[in-house]
Amino acid sequence: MARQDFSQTPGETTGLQPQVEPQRHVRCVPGDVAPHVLLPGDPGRAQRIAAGLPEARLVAQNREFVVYTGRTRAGTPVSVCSTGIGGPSASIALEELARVGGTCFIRVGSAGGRQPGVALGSLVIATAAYRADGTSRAYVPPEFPAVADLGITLALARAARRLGYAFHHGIVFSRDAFYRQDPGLNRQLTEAGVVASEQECATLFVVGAVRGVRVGAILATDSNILLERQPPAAERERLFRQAEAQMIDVALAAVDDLAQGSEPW
Ligand SMILES: O=P(O)(O)O[C@H]1O[C@H](CO)[C@@H](O)[C@H]1O
Ligand SMILES: O=c1cc[nH]c(=O)[nH]1
Repeated sequence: MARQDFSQTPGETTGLQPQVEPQRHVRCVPGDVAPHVLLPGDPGRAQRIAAGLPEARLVAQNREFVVYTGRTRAGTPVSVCSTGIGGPSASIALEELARVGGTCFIRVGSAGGRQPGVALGSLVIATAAYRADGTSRAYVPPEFPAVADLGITLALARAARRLGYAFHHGIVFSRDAFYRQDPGLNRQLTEAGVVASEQECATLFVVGAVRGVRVGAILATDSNILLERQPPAAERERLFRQAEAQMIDVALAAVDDLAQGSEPW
């Protein structure tokens, strides 16, 4: 983008102080981003979300980071930024968006069900994450819990209920290596009640805690390794797209509630 000037763009920094230069990766400046931000991993999902937002404009696009800002149908300013796959890029997005004004973040991701009762196309509200990511360990020791913001989690649950969408809730398994399965760990986590598996919640929850911004998450399932009958690809896609649309509805309704100060405290 024309605004980018690498000679002025800082490299690694540790503070949260506002900067006039565009952020190195998301390429946003203060004013580009609303306080409430949806965080899909997939840039295509960012585009699909923006397509449903009145007055949405493409703010920046660089690498996996595609940023839109618009309003919900109820008029709440909201931004959307894709984080790419995995903790490293998710941490970069969260760090840089927080520096330019994001304060309340909702991951809207895809996931695989990890309980037999989590059908394809289910909604899962993540209350916490098992930290099998590498990035969060760069921030705090592994004993530190990766926990979703309580107010965001309650707002997501209330919004899903109000919209009439069933949902699961619980701990999710955030892991780095998509194609590497550990059957022993999988069994242990399923027995411990882990609901779904994905790749960014642990990083986002921990970085949110360290940087003092709020992070919650809602996921739509596109698979479940525990199902005896795996539906054909077209059916999986249909079920996921339906759940994805519901997930976006829920997240935007939660943004409206949060912006109106819906918390009981
Ligand atoms: O659909 P998104 O939000 O990218 O989330 C999931 O999909 C990707 C893997 O296919 C990982 O990023 C995982 O967390
Ligand atoms: O990590 C992921 C994301 C989506 N679906 C999965 O099965 N796993």
